[in-house]
This record gives sequence, C-alpha cells and structure tokens, in this order.
Amino acid sequence: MQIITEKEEKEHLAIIQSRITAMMNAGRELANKRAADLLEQKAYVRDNRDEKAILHQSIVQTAGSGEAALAKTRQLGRLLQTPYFGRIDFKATGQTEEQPIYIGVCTLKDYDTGVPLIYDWRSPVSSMFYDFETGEASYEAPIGNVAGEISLKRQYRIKNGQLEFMIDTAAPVFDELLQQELSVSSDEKMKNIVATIQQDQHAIIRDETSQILVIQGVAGSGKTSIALHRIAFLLYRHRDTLTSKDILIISPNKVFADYISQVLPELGEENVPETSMGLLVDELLERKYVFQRLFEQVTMMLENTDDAFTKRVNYKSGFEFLRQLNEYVVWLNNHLFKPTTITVGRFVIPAAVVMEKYTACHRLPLLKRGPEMAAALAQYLFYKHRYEADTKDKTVLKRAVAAMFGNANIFRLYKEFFKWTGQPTMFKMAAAKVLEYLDAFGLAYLKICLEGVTVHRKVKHLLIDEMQDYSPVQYAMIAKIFPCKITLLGDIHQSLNPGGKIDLDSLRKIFPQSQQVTLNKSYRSTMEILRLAQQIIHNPALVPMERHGQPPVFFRAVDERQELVHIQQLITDFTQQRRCKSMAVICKTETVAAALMETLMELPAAVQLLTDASHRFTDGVVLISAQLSKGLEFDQVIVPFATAANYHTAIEKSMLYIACTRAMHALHITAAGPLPAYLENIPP
Ligand SMILES: Nc1ncnc2c1ncn2[C@@H]1O[C@H](COP(=O)(O)OP(=O)(O)OP(=O)(O)O)[C@@H](O)[C@H]1O
Repeated sequence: MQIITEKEEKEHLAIIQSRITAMMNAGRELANKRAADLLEQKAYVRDNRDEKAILHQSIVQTAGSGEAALAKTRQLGRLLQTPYFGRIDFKATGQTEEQPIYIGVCTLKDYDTGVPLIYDWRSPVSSMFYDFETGEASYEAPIGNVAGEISLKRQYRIKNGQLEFMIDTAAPVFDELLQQELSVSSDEKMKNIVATIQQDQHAIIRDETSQILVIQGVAGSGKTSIALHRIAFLLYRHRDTLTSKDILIISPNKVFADYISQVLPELGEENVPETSMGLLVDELLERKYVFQRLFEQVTMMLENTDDAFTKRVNYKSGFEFLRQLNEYVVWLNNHLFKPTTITVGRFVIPAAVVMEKYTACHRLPLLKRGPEMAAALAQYLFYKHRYEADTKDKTVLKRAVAAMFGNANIFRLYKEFFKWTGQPTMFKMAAAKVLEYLDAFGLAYLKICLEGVTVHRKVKHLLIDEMQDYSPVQYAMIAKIFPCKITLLGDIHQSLNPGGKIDLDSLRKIFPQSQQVTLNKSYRSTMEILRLAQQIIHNPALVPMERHGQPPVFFRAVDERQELVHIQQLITDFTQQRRCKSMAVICKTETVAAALMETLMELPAAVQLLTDASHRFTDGVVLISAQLSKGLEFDQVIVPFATAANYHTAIEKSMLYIACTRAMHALHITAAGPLPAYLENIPP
C-alpha cells in the first residue's frame, strides 16, 4: 500500500507501534522467564553445592540474557514514543519500484520476516536523507556505490507516540523543522539533533578517514552536538571493533560533562569515559606535584592585574615555549651527559668506553639510559678483565653513571630550562610547593621527552572539546600519549586566554596529518543576540541562522542597588512566568557570582550557584561564571555589572562574548556605570 496522506501515515505509525508493543511484550516475557530460570538455578546450587562451579557459567549466561532482554525492552519503549523522524522514497537504478525508507534513532526489523521497518540514522542508506534533495541520489553501501532517485523526502514530528505534524521537503537543509526546534525552550540538558542534522555537520559526523580532525566552529554551530553524534556514528559503524570504553572525552569540567550526558544514551549508546587535562597531567606526573587548575589561572588573570603572571601565562600558552622545550631536550641530549673514568676496585674503565656505552643506548630516553649503561659497563668488566661485578660494584657503577648525568632530576632540569632560555623570571611557584597551571604541562612534557611514557593504547578515539583552551605544549603531550584518532573541536573566539590562544597553524604543526574543517553557521542564538555578540568580538565568518527574537535589553541603573533590584525582578518574573525552562546570570568570575548570590536576598529557593566544584548541571535559574558557562546554553541570560571598567581587557571581552552567546532567546545586560564603548550603538 502506498502511504501518502496524513491519514495513511497515522495508520502506518499505528502498525509500527503495535509491532513495537508486541516486541516489548515478548522481551518482557523473556526477561521474566530468565528471572524464573535464575531463581531455579540458584536454588539448585544451594542444594547441590558440589556442582556450584559447573553451574556458575550457566547462571551468568541466564542473568546476561535476562538483562539484555530488559535493555532491549527499554530501547523499544523509547522507540515507541518516537519511532522515526524521516522518510525517503528511493528507487535504485534498475529497480522497478521505489521503497519507502523510514529513518529513526535505531533499526527496527520485522520480528518474523527480518525486513527492516525502520532504518538507523547511521545506516548507509539513511545518509541520503541528510545529503540529498529529491531527484538523483546515491550512497555508499558495503557492496559499493548505489545510485538511484529519491521521489519523496518527508519529515515527521512524533512526540509521545503522536504524529504532531509532517512536512515534505525538497531541500537538504530542513529549515522549517529546524526553525521550530530552535525556537522552543531549551531542554534541561543537551539533546540529540538527529532529525535536523545539516549537510556540512553530517559530513563531519561521518568522516572516517581523518586521523586527526580539527573542527573550528563559531559559537552555537553545533560542534559539541556533532562530536557526540560522531561518537555514536563511529560506534555503530565499527561495532565489532569499537566500544564506548575505547573512546575518551577530555572535557572542561564536571558540569559540562553532566550537561552532555544525555545525548549518547538518547542515541542508544552508552556514555563514554571522560577526563580532564588536569587529571591526565596529574597521572603523568605520578601525582607527585600540586598544581593550579585552569580555573584558578583564568580567575587570577581576571581578578589580578599582575603583568608578570600574564606574561608567564602568555609565553607558556604559545608555540615558542614548545619550540624552546624541544630545543632544550636536544641540547640536554648533547650536553647533559659528561663521561669520566670509573674505578671499580683495581679496574679502571676509561671515559671513552663509558661514552661508547652511552652512545649505544641512544634509542632510550636520556634519563632512562643510566641503569642500562651501568649493566653494560658491568659486562665490559667481565669481557675485558674476566671480572664478575658483585652487588657493591654494581652500586658503584650506577652511582658513577648517575653522577655523569649530573644526578639529574626532572623538576630541577625544568627550572634550569628557564635559565637556559635566558628568562629565569618565566618560572615562579604559585605558592609554596604549588606549580602554576601551565608549568605542570611543561614539566610533564619534559618528563615524557627525557624519561619516555606509557602510551594509552586502549583509547582508540580521543575527543577534545574546547580545543582553544589548550596550548601547544599540552597538545604535544597529548600527541605523545595518544597515538590514536583524535577529534578536536572548539572556537578560537571563545578563548580563556586570548593573549596566548592556540591557532590552527600551531595545531597543524603539532598534528601534521590533521584535517581542518570549519562550521560558520550559528544555530543557538537569535540574530539579535548574535548581532550584539559580533560587537564584542567580530567574527566575519559567522553566519547567523535566520531566527528572530527580542533585541537584547539594556538596563542602565543609577547605582548598584538599583541594578540589584532589577536583576532580582528579572529572576522573579522568569520564575513566575514559567514560559522558559532555563535562565543564567553569568558573571565575570565565580567570586562575583557567589557575592551576587549572597546579595540577592530574596531569591526564589530554586536559584542555584554553580561553581567549579559543582558536578551537576541544573535547570531553572543558575548563577554562574562565564568560564564555567562555556559549552552550556540557556533560554535567557542576564549579564550583570557589564560596565566598561569590568569588560575592558581582551580576556574580559572574551568572557563577555562567551556569556552573551550562551543565550538562545533573550539577553539582558545590566550596568550601573558606563557601558563598554563597543556595546553602544548596536546596529538594528
Ligand atoms: N542541526 C541542528 N539541528 C538542531 N539544532 C541544532 C543543530 N545544530 C546545532 N543545533 C543546536 O544549536 C545549539 C548549539 O549547539 P552546540 O552546543 O553543539 O554548539 P557549539 O558549537 O558546541 O557551541 P559553543 O561553542 O557556543 O558552546 C544547541 O541547542 C543545538 O541543539
């Protein structure tokens, strides 16, 4: 039967739902049966203890089969709510009839015949939904390229099992549905975008050839969403060789990790392990050092006007720091070791022989050569003098060799690096026994170069979000420990350190095999909000999505007291209206956010302060620092204290840009004092 009209589609949907319900019932029955079997097997083992070991395997299998049936039932439960979101009618060349292909979050096959009723959005045939309009189309199947024609392309909004609407579209960019999706209130956490993935986004999700993929995308261009869909895609395509445990995400903080935690389960995949640069470097330094966190570095740059600190951060964030460290490693390789003669009892080992052994160990990292050399010198004594070195002699050899390396210690060598470069003031402890943030990475990189490292072979794909916040030395460290595929994503205009930001050229030097792609269309904010953001940091590449809303509202208070009353009122209005789900008051620093929370005495109970120590993202109203708000989004944003004095330097402007681009629909800017000049006269 041809399914064309809405009535026919509704009938088709009901048929699919009845199949899903039947499968869910079968799944539940199987799970119940397995539960009963399990009880029986356990009772048998109780009565026949001697057979316990034999039956163990069978018990594990029964339990596993029951759990799998339950998991499948849960997945079907989700599918019942929204079985599919798209359809293409495709006729391959040579075929007589077109076939309707319904596309959903996962595959559903007819229980009896095995015929697919719904195709997974990641399947080869589904790719045409994202890549083609009606007319000629093709896709890469396992058997090769399949060409043909799409005669119909349809989109559905099915929510809670009901077909809300359907539209036929000819364009590959589904503007109408996309507009609707973007104009609704934000969900509590990040959601999947399978129904409206755009063509350029789709190309990135499906890229399987790049060893290192660098995605530079403007604010709100969908980078994080795409990265998560890319993980889901790779897990689907390589399901025999890749599991979620083989992937690692480096994310900026726990709040962000929680914010994105819903997307992969929505796509039917398990969440992947997550870590941070700080944890990685701590592991590399064997937890022997205490160091500042990135959060502290940024806070210091925003709160103190210590030029020397900023200079140190800028230097260590730049490519020159890495270049000089590499040069220093070469210099150490050539100059650190100073051979001398060694006397062991009545035997003398000439310096030339010691040097020969040093050269023979050149494949080992510099500081790993000592023990190997000592062993080689003991052998030398045996072959040359037929003298077998005892434990005491071996200790003499080891000590003598260590002295020839100047009894080097990584931390001392790292400190000496700054004298070697002629810039001793570039190193300073943050506090007694506390390293500055970037020194932890310089030190770890030097350690890797001089002592070697155990690489993370288990990780097959590494994903780094907010790539602009890491420096060349951090990437050089990553390149050494993760010899796997890497996806990097970020926006150089949202840097936490504009003075020393990473650029795409530096990334190309560190990862010569990288592919770089750019995303210029911004989906999150209305055109009015983006217009204001462009005044703060102009990005000529940014293309706003054609979506309008109320212009940003400025409130110029006569004094701070009036400003606070106004902020209080905005929050109260928001909580009373309940039209939108989320609002953020984004402050320059956490200190300001915490002080504001204290000052606004009459806040509704639901208002929460999110700090660097928070683990959960919460909806409702949050008070948050600009730094922590990175990657998040809110229906409404208030930026308080937006005076020229507060948002003057490059890093302050960067924070203001981040804060404003978090807003989807409404932005309020308040100030009790002159606004920054760049916020005056926003073009209409
Ligand atoms: N194709 C799409 N369909 C529907 N929504 C989309 C699409 N692409 C992006 N979005 C929406 O745009 C918003 C921004 O997406 P996301 O947070 O992934 O962007 P980003 O580039 O990582 O942003 P930022 O760098 O500013 O944090 C989200 O609400 C996301 O759902």
